[in-house]
Order: sequence, then C-alpha cells, then structure tokens
Amino acid sequence: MDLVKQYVKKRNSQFFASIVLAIVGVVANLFSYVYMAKIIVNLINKNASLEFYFSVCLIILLMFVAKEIAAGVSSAISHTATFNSLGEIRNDISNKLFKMPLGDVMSRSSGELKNIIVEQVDSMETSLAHLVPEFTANLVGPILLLVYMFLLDWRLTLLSLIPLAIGMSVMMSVMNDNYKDMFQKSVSIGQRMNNAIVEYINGIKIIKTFNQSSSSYEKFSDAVYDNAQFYCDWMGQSMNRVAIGRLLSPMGIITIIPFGILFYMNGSIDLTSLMTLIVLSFATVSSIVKIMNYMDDLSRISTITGEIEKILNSRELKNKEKGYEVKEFEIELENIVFSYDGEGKIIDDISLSVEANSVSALVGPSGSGKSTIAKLIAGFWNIDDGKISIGGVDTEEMSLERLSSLISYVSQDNFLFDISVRDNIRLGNKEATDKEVEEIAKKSGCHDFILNLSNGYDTIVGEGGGHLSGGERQRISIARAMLKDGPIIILDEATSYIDPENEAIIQEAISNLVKGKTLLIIAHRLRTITDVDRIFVISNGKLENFGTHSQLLDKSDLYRQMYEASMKGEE
Ligand SMILES: Nc1ncnc2c1ncn2[C@@H]1O[C@H](COP(=O)(O)OP(=O)(O)OP(=O)(O)O)[C@@H](O)[C@H]1O
Repeated sequence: MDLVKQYVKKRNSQFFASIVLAIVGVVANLFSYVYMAKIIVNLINKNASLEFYFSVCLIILLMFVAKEIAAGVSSAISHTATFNSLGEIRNDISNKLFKMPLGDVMSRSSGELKNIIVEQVDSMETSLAHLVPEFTANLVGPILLLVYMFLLDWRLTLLSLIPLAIGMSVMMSVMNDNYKDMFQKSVSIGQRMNNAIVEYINGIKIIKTFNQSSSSYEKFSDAVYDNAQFYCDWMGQSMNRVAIGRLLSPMGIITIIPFGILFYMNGSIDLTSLMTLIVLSFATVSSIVKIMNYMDDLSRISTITGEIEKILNSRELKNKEKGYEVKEFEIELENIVFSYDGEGKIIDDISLSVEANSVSALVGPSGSGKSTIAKLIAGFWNIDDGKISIGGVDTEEMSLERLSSLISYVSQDNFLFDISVRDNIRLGNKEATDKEVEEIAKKSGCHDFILNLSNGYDTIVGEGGGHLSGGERQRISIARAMLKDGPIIILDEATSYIDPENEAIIQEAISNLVKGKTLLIIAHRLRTITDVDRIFVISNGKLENFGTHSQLLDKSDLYRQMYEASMKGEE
C-alpha cells in the first residue's frame, strides 16, 4: 500500500481532482434518487402541479448528465495519472535493476521479473485508476446519504444496515480465511507457471537435442494444472460465502419494507419519509456493490505491490559519484576479496595492476575466478574487501554510468537484442552514423558476413541473436564494444567461437582498435596471448604468478602446464 501512496503522492493534484469529480458524480447520482423520491411522494399525495414534476424531471436529467460528465472526466484524469505512474514504476524498476548487483538480478528468473514488470505493474492499474477515485467516492456518497436517511428516521436507517452488516461479516470471514496467504500463494503459483513457460520456450533447443520433450512438457503442463487446481480449490472454499455476502449486503430493502410498514401502521413515520427511505435505500445499493467489487482489490494490493516493493527496496551497488577526474586508465586491484554468497571466497586477496595502454591477460584453470575478476572491475558486483581503482580513483567512487563509459566489456554470452544488426552495433554509441557503424563492422571482420545476411545491416537478429552463429554474435559484440570507444576494453573469452580463418582477422582488428587503450583479455587459448605485455595466472581465486609469457614459462609450473596442454589441444 505504501507504494500506491508514494506514486499517488507524486500526482497528488491529478488524483485529488479525480476523487473530487468522482464524489460529485456519486453525489449527483444519489441526489437524483432524492428527487425521484420527491416525485413518488407527490404522486401519492396528489398535491403538486405539472410544472413541479417537469422541473424535478429536469433536475434529475441534469443530475444524470452531471454524474456522467463528472465520472467520465474523473476516470480520464485518474487513468492519465495512473498510466504515467505505471510508466514511472516500470522505469524505476528497470533503473533499479541496473543499480542492483548483477547477482541479485540474476537470482530471479526472467519469467519472475517479466511477471513483476509486466503483469504485476499492470494489475496496479485497478487500484490506482479505479480504487483511488471510485472507492473513495462510493464510500463518501452513501455515508452522506445515510446521514440524510438518519435524519429522516434513525430506526429504519439502522435496520437497513443489518443485511449490510451480516453480508459484510460473511465476506470478511472469507478475507480472514488466510486470504492474504492464499493470494500470496496464488502469486507464487502463477510465477512458477510463468517460469515453467519461459524455461520451456527458452530451453526448446536443448529439449529437442536431448529428446526431453515429454518430461519438460510435463513440468510445464504440471505448473499450468497446479495453477488451475489451486484456483478451483480456493474458489470452491470461498465462493458460497462470497455469494451470500454479495447477495445480502445490498439488501437493506428487506428490513426497511416490513419495519417501515409496521412503523407507518403505528403512526411513528409519515408516508413521505417512508417512501423517501425506500427509494434512498435502493440508491445506496449501487454504491455498496461497487465498493464490494473493490474489496478484493484492496486485500490483494499489498501482495501485488509487495513484490514490486521488494525490488525497489533491494540493496544497490555502493557506487557513488564523487566527481574525481580519471586521467589515466591503469587498473589497480588491491587485496580484493569477493564471494557470491557471502561465504565461500571466490576471489581471495588478489592484488594486481594492469598498466595503462597495455595489453594484459588473465589465465587460469576453469573456475579459478578470471571472469569474476573482470566483472568486478566492470562494477557488476561490489567487492567485499580491498579496493579497485582506475587511474587512481576508487571505482566505488564513480557512478555506474561513468564506470560503464570507461569500460567496454565483451562478455562470454554476447547477448544481442532482437533488433537489426545495425542497431545492435549502434548500442555501443547511439550517436554513431550508419557509415561509422559500417566502418567499425569492417574493422572487426563483420562487414562481409553481414552483407550476406538476407537484409544486410537491416537483418533482425532474432531473440538473443538466435538467427546468427556463435562466432557471428561474438564479432558483432566486439564491433559494438569497439564503437563505444571506451578507454578500457575487457574481452572475456572474446575469441572462443571464432574459427581459425577469422581468428587472424579478429586478432588483427583488436590490435588495431585497442591502440592507446588498456586491454584486459581473459583467454583460454594461451597461444593467442603469448605476446601481451603482462599475463596474470589465477588459481583458486588467488594470484599464482604474473609476468610475460617467457618469464612465466620459467617461473610458473601451472602456466607452463597450461600452455603445453593448450598447444597440444590445438595440434
Ligand atoms: N553468479 C554466480 N553465482 C555464484 N557462483 C558463481 C557465479 N558465477 C561464477 N560463480 C562461481 O565462481 C567461481 C569462479 O567462476 P568464474 O566464472 O570467475 O571462473 P573462470 O575462471 O572465469 O572460469 P571459466 O574459465 O570456466 O570461464 C566458479 O566456482 C563458479 O562456479
């Protein structure tokens, strides 16, 4: 609920205007009933002129028009404010995801995140656009009317509230029946179904390769079945009471008529008041029914917003922009310690320095922590201890925007968006002209294969770049990183997919493009990094040794073994 308040507050005046107009609409509607009662009473008493009826009908008509206009404008204002707020919430979530440690984002499945950003934010529409103005107005209207009815005859008014009180308490018994827990469960079952669907679709290639279609489909269909079963059971438990509650709550008339007749017969109420009360009790019905429709939304709002709040309130990377200028681009790691889960140290007291405008490489056995070091330099996580600085400035004293403007990171997964090849490369620098995009593609060995694609540079690459080969994706990622022109380039296994013919072109391109830049390569094929300025050997999260290729052949057994194994593997 705090989340709703927070976003309502930001558009206070718009929501206030929509509430006021909604109240005007509801009051106009209720007044039309007051005037209807006047007509009935005067018809019974036969004491009014034709002009009187005509003018009352005109007033009712005006009330009706006023109600429609006020409700329409109120809804337009609240919807405009709501959709702006929903846009803002989605923006805030995506900004937040950028500021959160990568691990915290990755610990949620893409299905779960999609569910929160799309479905759950969407479901806030009801609360913001309808609940805020309509619930308030439909609550205020009947209260005003009840005060008026109370003044006419307090006994009948109280009696008219009995069915409402019984109906509401039956409904409340449903709400008290762990409604919040059940709704929370429905959200997580829904999320599990979402995840199963997303996983099934994403993993379809593997499923086919390993002929797992029946068992994976089972997981997916089980999740759908569980979801349906859960709702059937839940509704089965509560539907009868909900139906009774909904039936009874607006039935004030069942007490007013018999008791009204009784009071009239014993002379304790006049006909005018009785008729007015009967008509007005009808008037409260429509508002009460509307309020009841919102009760459900009210009780589930905290669960819906809870998931969104969890993301918006989750921890952020510590990076704070302090405005220190970075003039040189050497990278210094001082006694850094890091673990993904806060327990097992993945990086254990590593210190190393990558000189500015040099080419360095991280090598080491699989799982030794090379990619983790690269990601820590790029600011994907904060380190637990120690310091990483660029040009003498602590990277945690730079905003993520500034850090990412300094570093072009070509990761192992080379994710491409489902847009054209040209736009994928242009992500490196959105100001780049088509010519600049093509120039960079030529330099990174992409131009020829791009021209061979069905639509050349305008070919849409498919989800995650699925229409391209692994090597093609990698080369486009390199072109994208090169176009960004950051002073530091980190290539995480950037050549792992490149075939032998293209490898030479790529190596040549990289060496041209990185002139005057600081380059850190994480390479598996040691042959490709023999002439770099400095090689760091990482083993079990520690720095085992460092030096040039020939120095390491002399002083590091691990390096020599890895190099020999690597050369054997390529024979
Ligand atoms: N997101 C993560 N959450 C938890 N543990 C992780 C995560 N990423 C990597 N690890 C673990 O951290 C250790 C180091 O992984 P890292 O990817 O840095 O190794 P690497 O040397 O780059 O390996 P490779 O050469 O196989 O890519 C491994 O044990 C790995 O399982």
